[in-house]
Amino acid sequence: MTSTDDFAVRVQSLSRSFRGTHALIDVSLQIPRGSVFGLVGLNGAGKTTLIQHLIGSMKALHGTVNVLGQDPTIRPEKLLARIGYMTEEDSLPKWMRIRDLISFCRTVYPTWSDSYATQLCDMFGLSTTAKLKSLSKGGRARVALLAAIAHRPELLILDEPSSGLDPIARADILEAIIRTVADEGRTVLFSSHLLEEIDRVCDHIALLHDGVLLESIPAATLPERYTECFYRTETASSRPPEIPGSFGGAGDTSEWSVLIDVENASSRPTVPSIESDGARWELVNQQPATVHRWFAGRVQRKPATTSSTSAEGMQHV
Ligand SMILES: Nc1ncnc2c1ncn2[C@@H]1O[C@H](COP(=O)(O)OP(=O)(O)OP(=O)(O)O)[C@@H](O)[C@H]1O
Repeated sequence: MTSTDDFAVRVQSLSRSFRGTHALIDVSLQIPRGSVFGLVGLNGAGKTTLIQHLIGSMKALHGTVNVLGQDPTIRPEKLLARIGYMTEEDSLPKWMRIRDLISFCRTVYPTWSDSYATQLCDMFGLSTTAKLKSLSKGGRARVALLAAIAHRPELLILDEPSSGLDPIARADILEAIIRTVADEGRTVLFSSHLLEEIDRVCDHIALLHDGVLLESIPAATLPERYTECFYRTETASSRPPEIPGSFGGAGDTSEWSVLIDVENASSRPTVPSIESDGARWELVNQQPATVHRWFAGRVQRKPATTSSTSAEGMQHV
């Protein structure tokens, strides 16, 4: 196997602007084959723009994009036959019945499997005679998922697939699908606001922020790499203690936590007590960073105190 074969997706120095808005800035990333790759970022981070380049809807004007060994904009039909794609947009033709859509997909995808489609209909509780317009949003999302995977794509791209699905569908169906695809050695790119889902199913996480790829990291190494350190001071402070290499300060007055990259030896919290801004700070606790805390720290957002677990309202744990 050549090194090119090790990656389903290679993006090199990709930039994209829309009339002055920098949607992607010099993004380079590689998605290993067989991985479940999570793409996270706040609204407007550039996730969809990146995905549009991968499926050939947008041509790379600056930088290069290679998907399953080819430029997605050259012979796109060849590539699209090998990809499954599902977006949050409810774009299925509503006048069709499910069986019509299945017939259509059969003509488009040489590897379409009727038996797998039937199996998925049973699993999703879908009747093939049902008209798409008669289904709920969640029902149509299930049909979209079926249409994206029944040809057993080499690369499954899910752009915010959860928005139309209820919690049971999200937890059971989506997770089962993603794991099945990955277990078959296929690759999944999963873009979501729901960090909890990303954390549960992805083995690699990439964070886009304001068009910049801030980090791309194997999920298992994240808690080993980042430690959340909690500091306390007797003197009220409007900011966290200044520790070289730390980031993502969260807290108020006398208690703050910061994230430390433990791979950066100079920032390792070896001392239980430090002096900063004329105040003495005691290290009162430290723990591996959660995905939520890492995300909040990276995008410099103060973690919310609500129970929401989306990227817009992260829990401080
Ligand atoms: N066709 C377009 N014309 C103008 N601006 C665009 C266009 N497409 C995207 N943008 C802008 O580019 C930036 C990135 O948008 P994009 O949709 O890629 O982000 P996203 O991470 O997918 O956001 P969300 O999570 O809200 O879907 C945003 O500022 C958006 O307004």
